[in-house]
Amino acid sequence: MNTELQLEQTFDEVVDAIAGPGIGIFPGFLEGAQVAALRQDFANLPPWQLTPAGIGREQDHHTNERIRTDKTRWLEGDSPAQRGYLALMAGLQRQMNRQLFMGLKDYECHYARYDEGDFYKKHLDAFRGRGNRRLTTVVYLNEHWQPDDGGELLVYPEKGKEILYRVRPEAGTLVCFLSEQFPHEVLPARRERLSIAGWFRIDDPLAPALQP
Ligand SMILES: O=C(O)CCC(=O)C(=O)O
Ligand SMILES: [Fe+2]
Repeated sequence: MNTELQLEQTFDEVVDAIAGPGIGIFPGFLEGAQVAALRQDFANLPPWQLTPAGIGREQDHHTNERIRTDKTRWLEGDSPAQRGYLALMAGLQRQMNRQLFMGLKDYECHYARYDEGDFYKKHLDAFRGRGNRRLTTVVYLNEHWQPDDGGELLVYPEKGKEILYRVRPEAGTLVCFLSEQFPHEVLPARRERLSIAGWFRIDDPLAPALQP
């Protein structure tokens, strides 16, 4: 178990990354036992509860297989594993708000399964002044991801085509970034790829992203 002190230190590292470059990658953010519990929870879901993911203006969910082909299921806290994860992210939200005054009001997240060949083309999770997603989180649930397995998350700068980060979706890794600032894409994987993607939201889309 992570002690509270360890958790606070980990959250501090995330806070520093967001206050600095606006993005951070944290291998081992989730412990092995947590990953295993979430994987089991995901596997327990009846297949009909997984739906082709929506894209577009948050609520305006229509599927578009040219952009993304993963299948998702929102976490609603209906198992101990989900409640544990949501509690962890609530802790991160508190620390963000305390230290960076980000005004994060709530958190929504979904399991995502990318079957072999599935992808998510380059996109932004939020657009300035529109919608209320402010901070993106993705954690991965895949043990022993090999370089040949593909499925990397590529992250780009706000303007420009060079790749800032190439992230292997290895179990326990957290990626966290300002939703409006980093275009990103998921390359096709050669094996099943499981994750939890989530967004901290604010009330006012016009508020500045960081208020030092
Ligand atoms: O799974 C990932 O690495 C990123 C997923 C993503 O970009 C999204 O769901 O918006
Ligand atoms: Fe995204």
